[in-house]
Amino acid sequence: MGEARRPNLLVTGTPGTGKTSFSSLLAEATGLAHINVGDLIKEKKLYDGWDEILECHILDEDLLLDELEARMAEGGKIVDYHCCSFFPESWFDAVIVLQTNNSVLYDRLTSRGYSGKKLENNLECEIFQVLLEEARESYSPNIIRAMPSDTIQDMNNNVEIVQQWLQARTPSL
Ligand SMILES: Nc1ncnc2c1ncn2[C@@H]1O[C@H](COP(=O)(O)OP(=O)(O)OP(=O)(O)O)[C@@H](O)[C@H]1O
Repeated sequence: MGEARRPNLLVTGTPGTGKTSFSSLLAEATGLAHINVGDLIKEKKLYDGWDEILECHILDEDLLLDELEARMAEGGKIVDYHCCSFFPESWFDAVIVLQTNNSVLYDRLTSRGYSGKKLENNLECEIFQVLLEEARESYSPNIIRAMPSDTIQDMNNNVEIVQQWLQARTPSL
């Protein structure tokens, strides 16, 4: 076998669905590298201003893509981010959309201190399956997989499912 690039995965979903928890567990289980895009944006200050209504920095997408490009070309990355439409389609071999029941998500977000418009926006984002829609508009349907993320058991199952998929795809892993 040649030196095939290890697969790149995108893990997306509404804030609070468990992307970071799942991605770090998956990274541990597989040896793939977890890239927490939110942290990378902060660390490298890839901003283009502050959004007063959503109470968050405005991302400079071009700076982020430049920052990620070489790493994605290496392969073997788990990219964890709550947005998925602006990444090049060719970067990813699989797109995982985590989904959480609304009352579970409500509890997670309020215990994180979210309230008002920010809480409302995130809950609506989940109810209307915005990230799943966004993924479907941006990637081929056969690489997209929606996975439940209500419980720790769900998270462990999801890690196992993805690990099996990786092993079937790259038996040397
Ligand atoms: N499958 C799960 N079952 C139970 N609790 C979970 C699960 N996934 C995550 N959590 C908990 O929910 C909270 C949010 O998880 P996490 O930070 O991983 O979400 P996220 O989607 O990465 O959020 P953000 O987009 O804001 O970074 C954490 O307290 C985490 O411990």
